[in-house]
Amino acid sequence: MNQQNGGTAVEGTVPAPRAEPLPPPPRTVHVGSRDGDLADEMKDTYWSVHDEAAARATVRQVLVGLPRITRLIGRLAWRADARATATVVVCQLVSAAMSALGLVASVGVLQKLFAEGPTPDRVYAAVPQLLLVVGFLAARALLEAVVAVAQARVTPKIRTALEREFFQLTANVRLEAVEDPDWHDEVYRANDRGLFYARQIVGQVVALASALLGLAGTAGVLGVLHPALLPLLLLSVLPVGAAAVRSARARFHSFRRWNALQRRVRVFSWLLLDQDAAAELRSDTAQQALLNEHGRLVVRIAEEDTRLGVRAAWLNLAGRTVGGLGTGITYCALGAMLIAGWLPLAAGAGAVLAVQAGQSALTRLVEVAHLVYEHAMWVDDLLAVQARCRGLQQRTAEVRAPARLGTVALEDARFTYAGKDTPALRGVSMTLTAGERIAFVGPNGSGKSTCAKVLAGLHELQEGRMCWDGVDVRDMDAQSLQRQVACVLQDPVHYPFSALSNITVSTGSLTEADPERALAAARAAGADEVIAGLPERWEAVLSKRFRGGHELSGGQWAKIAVARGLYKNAPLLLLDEPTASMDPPSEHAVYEAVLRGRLREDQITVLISHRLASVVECDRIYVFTEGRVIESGSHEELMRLGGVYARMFALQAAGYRSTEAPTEEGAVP
Ligand SMILES: Nc1ncnc2c1ncn2[C@@H]1O[C@H](COP(=O)(O)OP(=O)(O)OP(=O)(O)O)[C@@H](O)[C@H]1O
Repeated sequence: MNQQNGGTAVEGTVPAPRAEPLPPPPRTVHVGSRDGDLADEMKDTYWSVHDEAAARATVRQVLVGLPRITRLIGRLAWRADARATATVVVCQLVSAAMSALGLVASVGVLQKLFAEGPTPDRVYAAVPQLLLVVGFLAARALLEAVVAVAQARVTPKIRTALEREFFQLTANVRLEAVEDPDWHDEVYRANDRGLFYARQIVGQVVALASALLGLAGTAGVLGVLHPALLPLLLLSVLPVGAAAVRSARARFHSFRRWNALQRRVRVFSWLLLDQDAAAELRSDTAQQALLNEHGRLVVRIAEEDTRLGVRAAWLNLAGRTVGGLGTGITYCALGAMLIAGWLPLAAGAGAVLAVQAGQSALTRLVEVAHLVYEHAMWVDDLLAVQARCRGLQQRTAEVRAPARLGTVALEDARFTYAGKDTPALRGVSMTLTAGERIAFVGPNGSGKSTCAKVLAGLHELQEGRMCWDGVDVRDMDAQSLQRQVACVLQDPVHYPFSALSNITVSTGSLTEADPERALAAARAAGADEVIAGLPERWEAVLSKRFRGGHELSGGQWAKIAVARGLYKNAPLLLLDEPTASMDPPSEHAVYEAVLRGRLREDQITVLISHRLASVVECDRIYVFTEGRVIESGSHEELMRLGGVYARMFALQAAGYRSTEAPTEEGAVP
């Protein structure tokens, strides 16, 4: 196909829409919950994917999972701060030993108090043991404080390390991964939940270890007092443990329902408070509808709160009853041992203390174990997402893209978006040369933007190839390629930064600027007038979300985006309908700037536009239809060809002519 000289055409017509006709909608729709359980309704959403597994986990599953989780968190903690982690482990072990020794010393106190002789003598005799008890307790308190300090050091570091790694990885995955809704869901979930629980789980694992060590210490003391007391401890703690498991599980279920309601209510609260939604909410007079739904939900939450409170009270009572029963049985057995003379009275009293300590350690253990088990799923999730992102990173290579570009060539380029059956590009070939001004035109969905994204190195071709100065870009470092392309898209990002940072961000900096280039780019794009109108000029923050910030109109943002693209000063400039929201004089000025008054003469400029009047001056125009280039050439050549372009141009021109006001002489000027 001759692309450089005469206009060329490929058979093809503008495609008709192929989708099945849409049936009419139902008369009523559900805004929020249906009549069923809200938690059921929301269980497939990202934040609740692990709820079901956590709620169903058996005690055995939880117990079996704990060592792995502890190792995992231990590894993360060690990587984040080895010294603080070692301090936590050592101090916890010593603190547990202090607890056990304190218990032994308490038994010693009791032995002295229960010995023969006058009471004052017995009390005096107990003083050294009492001092020991106080010493052990003080040491334990000190060690616990050291654990808390070390924990406070290591926890934020884990979170920081995980968070930095997470964003480093996600920000550099290939574009097709970002467009995959599954990937997006996973990443969102990992960001929202995984990072949050990663911070919490450290404290929970520490609490779990402390409860476990406390239980072990108690068992040790009882074993020393009399081996027969060990099964007695089991007898007393098992019912308590079972009650704690039940109550933890029930609370978990109840909390799940409550949480589902809270999340839905938050959706409505955000909408009611959101600045961006405020105008539309009022013009749609939708406030009352939203308030009704919000009100209905807060009433449901209040009911759920009451239900949760009442249920917690009953469960507490049931737990205490079962626990009390276990304690009663234990004390009866203890009494029998005392009567049988197996145990001195003081040891019996010490055993009571130890059993009580053991019960409370076990209750804590059960409660924390369930939380650790659930939260570990989110941390696992986060780590799995990170591992997945590692496999989706953009290509890195030794070969860098050239800063001065001679030609960009597409050869039989074919590209299909993931999950789509129809290709977006079906064999596009073109060669763009330094200094050329190129236009892509064609109907919606014909592949213009996709082709531009391929040229920008954002999508990798599945078939065919793209060469920069004869080098296949698949051998080039992806980021180095993107550094040599400036893209201005139709809906540019509204960076909530200063006006200057909004322009310099295209060179990868928010803080460093080339003042002359920034001014030239702003002038060329017409953004200079926008910035001059802001009280703080270049330093004005472009977001109402910040105090003193400013909001711009769509057209003003478009000018800033064009300035951003020009400031990058890249050898390839891609403009995808950059002026769609600009007023006619601004649009004209931008086209003048990018097509005539260029900041860089060797720049290849690719312009995508539906307004054909704006592409007339381009050196070459490519007409896209259904992922193919069906015509190419200059405006004159394509008009002479009398194909799709000529028909589209005539159609637009006729639209303008029919609405033109006649001059005084009655002629169209
Ligand atoms: N991110 C995407 N994921 C999946 N399909 C996409 C994506 N972007 C575009 N498509 C599809 O690819 C085809 C080409 O779209 P493209 O955006 O390149 O067309 P276009 O010519 O730029 O359209 P428009 O003039 O409306 O901007 C269309 O069928 C579109 O639905």
